[in-house]
Amino acid sequence: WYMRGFGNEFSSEDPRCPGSLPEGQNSPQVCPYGLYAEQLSGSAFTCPRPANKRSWLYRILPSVKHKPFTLVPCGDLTENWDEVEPDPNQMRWLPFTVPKSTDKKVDFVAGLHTICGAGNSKSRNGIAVHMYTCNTSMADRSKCPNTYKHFIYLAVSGSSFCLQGMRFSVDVFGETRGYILEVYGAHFELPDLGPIGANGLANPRDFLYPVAWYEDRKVPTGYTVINKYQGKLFACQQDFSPFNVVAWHGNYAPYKYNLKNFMVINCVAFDHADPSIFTVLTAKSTKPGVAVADFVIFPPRWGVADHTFRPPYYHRNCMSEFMGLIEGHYEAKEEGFLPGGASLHSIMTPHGPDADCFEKNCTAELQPERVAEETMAFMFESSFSMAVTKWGLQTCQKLDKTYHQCWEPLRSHFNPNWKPSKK
Ligand SMILES: O=C(O)Cc1cc(O)ccc1O
Ligand SMILES: [Fe+2]
Repeated sequence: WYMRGFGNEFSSEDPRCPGSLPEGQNSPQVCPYGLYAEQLSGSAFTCPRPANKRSWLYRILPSVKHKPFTLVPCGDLTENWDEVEPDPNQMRWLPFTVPKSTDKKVDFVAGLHTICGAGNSKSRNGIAVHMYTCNTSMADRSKCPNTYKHFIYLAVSGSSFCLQGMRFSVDVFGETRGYILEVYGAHFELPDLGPIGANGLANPRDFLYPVAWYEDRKVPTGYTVINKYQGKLFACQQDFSPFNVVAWHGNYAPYKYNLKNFMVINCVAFDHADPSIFTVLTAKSTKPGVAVADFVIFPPRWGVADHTFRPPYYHRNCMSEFMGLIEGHYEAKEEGFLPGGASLHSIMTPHGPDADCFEKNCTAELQPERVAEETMAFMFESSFSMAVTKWGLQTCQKLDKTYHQCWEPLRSHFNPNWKPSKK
C-alpha cells in the first residue's frame, strides 16, 4: 500500500521490523536491527524550509558498498543536442515501435530513446524527453538517475515520478511503451491555485508514496546498478539487492499519481482557456511564472462554451510544446496524432487545429458535449528551445513527413463585404 499527500513528511517501517525507525534522532550510534543510516539529500542542505528535501533511509547495507562503476553503452539515450541541424518545423511522430515479446528481449534501460531536449545535466539546467519501448522486466538491474531530478514514466494513464539518486527497477507484463520527461535541475511542485481556491486540479492527497519494504537478498552472481551520470550510463556490480530499505522517514521519495484523479477546471461561459489550467505539476525556473517544464494533461471533460470556437486556438508560443497521447483522441487532431505517438511544436512554430477540425467546429451546433471519452493527451511545456536527436529525426523512422499537410486545406474565408449581423 501507499502513504498519501504531496511533499509530506512521512515515516515508514517494514512491518516485519517494528521499531526499525530510530526514535528521536537520525544517527544513533547503533541503529535498531543493526541497520545502516543513510541520508538522501534532494536539495542543498541550506535550501529554505519549503524547498528543503531529504530522507533518512535505514538499510541493511549502505549504497556505498559496490564495485566501481564503468561506462556502458547508452544505446539511443543521449544528451548531445547537436547531432543534427536545428529544425523549426512542426513535427509529429507515428506510434513508436515496441519490440515484440517474441523477438529479442529489451528491458526498460535498453529501450530508452531520447527524442529531444536542451540544456545540460552538468550545469543542472535543462530537460530531455525520452520514449521507452520494452518487452521484459529489468531482473536484478536497477537504475539510478544521478544527474537529474525527476523522471516520469507514464503507463496507461498513470504517472510515476522518480527522483534524483533514487534506485528503481521497472517490471513489465509484456510489450510496453511510455514517455519520460527528465528534468536536470528542478523539482516538480503543485501549481499555485490563485483564485481557484484551496482545492482543485491535482489534489495533494492523490499523490501516493511507497511504504518501506526490503528484501534481504544476496545476489552472488551480481546485482547491476545502473547510474545515469552526466548524460551517460554507468554500471556497477554488488552482491546484494539495493532494495534493502527497512525503514525511512522524510519528504524526499518517489511518488505516483493517477491522472484520472485530476479535477478539471475549464470555461463555463465563452472562449477557450489557456492550457495552463490543466497543469498537474510544474518545475519552476528562477524566472517568476516561467517553468523549466510544466506537465499538463487534457482529460475527458465537458465542452460548454457559448459562441466559441471550442478547440485549441491557432497559436505561436514562446514556450516549446511536446505532446503525447496515452489513449483516445485529441480534440485538435482526430487523425494522425495517435496513442504512443508524439508531436513537437517548437518555440514560435505556428500550430493549431487541423483543417478538418477547423471546418467542423466553425459550423457545429454548440451543445454541451463531452470532449472525447476515454482520452488522455498530455503536454510537456518548456521554456527551453529543444533540439531533436538523430534518433527522433531519422533512426526511429516514425517522423510523419506529411504532418504539414493537415493544415494545407485551410482556405481563406475572408469576405471584405462582411457586415455584422443585426441582433
Ligand atoms: O497545441 C496544443 O494542442 C496544446 C494547446 C492546447 C490548448 O487548448 C491551447 C493551447 C495549446 O498550445
Ligand atoms: Fe500549442
